[in-house]
Amino acid sequence: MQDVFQRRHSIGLRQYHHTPAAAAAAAGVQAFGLILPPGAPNTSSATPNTSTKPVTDLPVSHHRILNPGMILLKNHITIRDQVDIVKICHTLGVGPGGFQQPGYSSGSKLQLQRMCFGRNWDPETKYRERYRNDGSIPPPVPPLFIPLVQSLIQDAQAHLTSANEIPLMRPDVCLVNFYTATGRLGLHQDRDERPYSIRGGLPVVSISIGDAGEFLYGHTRDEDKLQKVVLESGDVVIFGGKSRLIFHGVRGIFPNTTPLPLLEKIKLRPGRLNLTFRQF
Ligand SMILES: O=C(O)CCC(=O)C(=O)O
Ligand SMILES: [Fe+2]
Repeated sequence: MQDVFQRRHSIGLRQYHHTPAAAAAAAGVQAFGLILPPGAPNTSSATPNTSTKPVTDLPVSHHRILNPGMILLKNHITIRDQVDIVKICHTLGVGPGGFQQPGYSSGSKLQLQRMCFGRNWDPETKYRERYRNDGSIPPPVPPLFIPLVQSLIQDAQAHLTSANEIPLMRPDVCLVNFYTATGRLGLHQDRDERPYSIRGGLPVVSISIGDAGEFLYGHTRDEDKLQKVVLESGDVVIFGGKSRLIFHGVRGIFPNTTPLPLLEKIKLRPGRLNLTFRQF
């Protein structure tokens, strides 16, 4: 694995102290921690509901242009930074405004756990409601993530003919998703940010950690015409410019594909963590 990112800066954890899970419990929400207590099983027996085999043995970083304005930075986040990201998301995830399973008033639920940074996003009220249903306000985007995301955009720009294809942005909103072995996310566009962000093609920056997932994307709702790519731990996908409104979704998770070097450092719950940063 290349250490490009880590050399530039490492995320660090100094200001993240543990928030007791009791805070979430007191608010009536079952705390969902990413880091399992010692002794808890961290493998899953689920069968994947995906069609592509994960590629788990690509040792070096590389990039792939997926579409105009859309790039995959493969194996780009070092294990050390992945560990730090998990720790920060765990700490915030068990506190007020932490992980919850989002749902509709009809009672149907998204097949994932989610927490928001910067602004609450709800499947029905989008970004309009300030408060989450536990009465909390989402924590801001952790300041340490801002230079990380900006350096990822700059890394992407270095592979493009023109930096305008994926403009720089300052993330002030992030959706943090966790998919267990049966998790998925239907095809959608990320289109609820302000017109300035959408029309300006300010990119969505997506970081994946843990189990691999099958990611579908394309400029069509027609599932048969979509392209797919397996996203593994440390992969970054950035879509902005002409791809800002690309349809995308997660068809399924490949259980037990979290890289061993990550599991040796942290007891990550079985599943896939994904963070999508945006500028509202
Ligand atoms: O999990 C992913 O890779 C995508 C997440 C996503 O598209 C979203 O939260 O809007
Ligand atoms: Fe999305």
